[in-house]
Amino acid sequence: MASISVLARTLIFNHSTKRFFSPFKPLSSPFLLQCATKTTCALQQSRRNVIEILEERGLVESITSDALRAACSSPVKVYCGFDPTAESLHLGNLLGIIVLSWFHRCGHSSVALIGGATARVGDPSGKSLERPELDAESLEKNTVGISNTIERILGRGRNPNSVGSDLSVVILNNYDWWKEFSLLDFLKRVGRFARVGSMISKESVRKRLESEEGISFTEFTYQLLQGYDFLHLFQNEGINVQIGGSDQWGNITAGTELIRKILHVKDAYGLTFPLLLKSDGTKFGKSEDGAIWLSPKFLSPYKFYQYFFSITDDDVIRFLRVLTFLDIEEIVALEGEMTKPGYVPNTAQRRLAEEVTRFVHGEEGLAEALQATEALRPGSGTKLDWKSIEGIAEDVPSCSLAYEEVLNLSLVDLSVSSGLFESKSAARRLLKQGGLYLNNSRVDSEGKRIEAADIVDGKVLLLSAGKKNKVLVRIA
Ligand SMILES: Nc1ncnc2c1ncn2[C@@H]1O[C@H](COP(=O)(O)OP(=O)(O)OP(=O)(O)O)[C@@H](O)[C@H]1O
Repeated sequence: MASISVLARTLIFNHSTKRFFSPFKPLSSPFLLQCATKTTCALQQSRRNVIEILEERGLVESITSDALRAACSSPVKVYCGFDPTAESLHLGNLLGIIVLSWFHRCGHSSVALIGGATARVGDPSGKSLERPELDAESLEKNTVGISNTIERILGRGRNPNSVGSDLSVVILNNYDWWKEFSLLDFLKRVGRFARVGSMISKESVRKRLESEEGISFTEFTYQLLQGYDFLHLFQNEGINVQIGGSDQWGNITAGTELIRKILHVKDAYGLTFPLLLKSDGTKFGKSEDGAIWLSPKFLSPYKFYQYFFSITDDDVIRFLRVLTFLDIEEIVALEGEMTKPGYVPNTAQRRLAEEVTRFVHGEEGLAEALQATEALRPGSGTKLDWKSIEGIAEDVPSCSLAYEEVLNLSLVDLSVSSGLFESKSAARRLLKQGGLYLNNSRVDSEGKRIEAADIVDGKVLLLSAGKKNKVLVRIA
């Protein structure tokens, strides 16, 4: 068990020093100089009130008090929590990371909290059933995975030679303060101040109480754990703002209520942002099929890029506002372009895909995605390699054939036995029209037979009928 907290501490001290715990320092000038050259000028942004920016982009659902606006005219410390219930974060979680980043860009300090303790309890918010218990090994693996992702995304662009003040994020783990908290201490220090009436009225609890299954005492207490986290962070780290998706409202206000009752102060604030929904109204999450994972281990940068590239025209502007840091004027201009004659289809989608992929996977990830996109474009003539083909392997139908079966087989026969065409005549027809590709190169000769050199890295061939239909032939 101890290893989780050790790991979180290691992450903190790897890129911060004890100076992190000293009072907030404004961003150092190297940061401002570095960012002044970027599209979204950090210097300009840092002068604006972060709440105003978030509202303009549709990233504010509710705030606990209007006084938060005035509070944000001086540096604040903000945190967002993530329970390690999967090895990777997903697109829905990216909103929390983006809001943390906006705070940082505006001169505030950001903290990502890994819920090593809360994941053992299970947040009932938005869940119709009790969450399954996670074993220690999975929790540890998930903690490492999520911490790495946050560190990779928010740690990028930081000046590697400086310590403390220009960190874009610090990662903490709530298991550090919960692991030694006894039940008696909890009842005395927290439970005594929590009103059951208020706890029951939270939407997450009310909904579950109305359900057939009800809610366990364990999940019922979740809001107090998250509430106490806020109090602990307020007292010990000077964190005065908590953010989360709108499903976190009850847990966040549990924190501000506890702080008010126990510490008798009102200057702790909460902010929620709207949940990112698909066009069918369902939430992006890890529980849904086909989650958009942020870790390249679960979704390649190529597929991540392609997801945004394929967003519908109806959704693209909304996504540009919430998922990118592009100037709002640029987004409005793009929206205007979309309705004009001469607009090149997918221009807005390309911009969205580039910006989000760069933020999540860095310049190298974006370069990898663009390279694979180009390489896998039929007719590009780019020499294919195994890595690019791997990037699309899951999205493309495939079949396995023995090397001896494939070698010397006519391309027309192979396109039928691989399932690309139903008949040889259909294959021949497209070939004559110039629409049949082997490894992205157009094939003109009906007599073309497969040679050893056509088998990419001795493992695979890619057949394409036109731009969209592809089949992977794997060598068994
Ligand atoms: N679709 C979404 N849009 C915006 N925020 C989201 C979305 N999904 C999750 N979040 C936010 O991410 C943070 C972490 O949430 P959490 O760990 O519960 O993720 P989750 O995917 O919703 O979990 P689960 O799928 O198990 O319900 C919370 O602040 C939550 O509100």
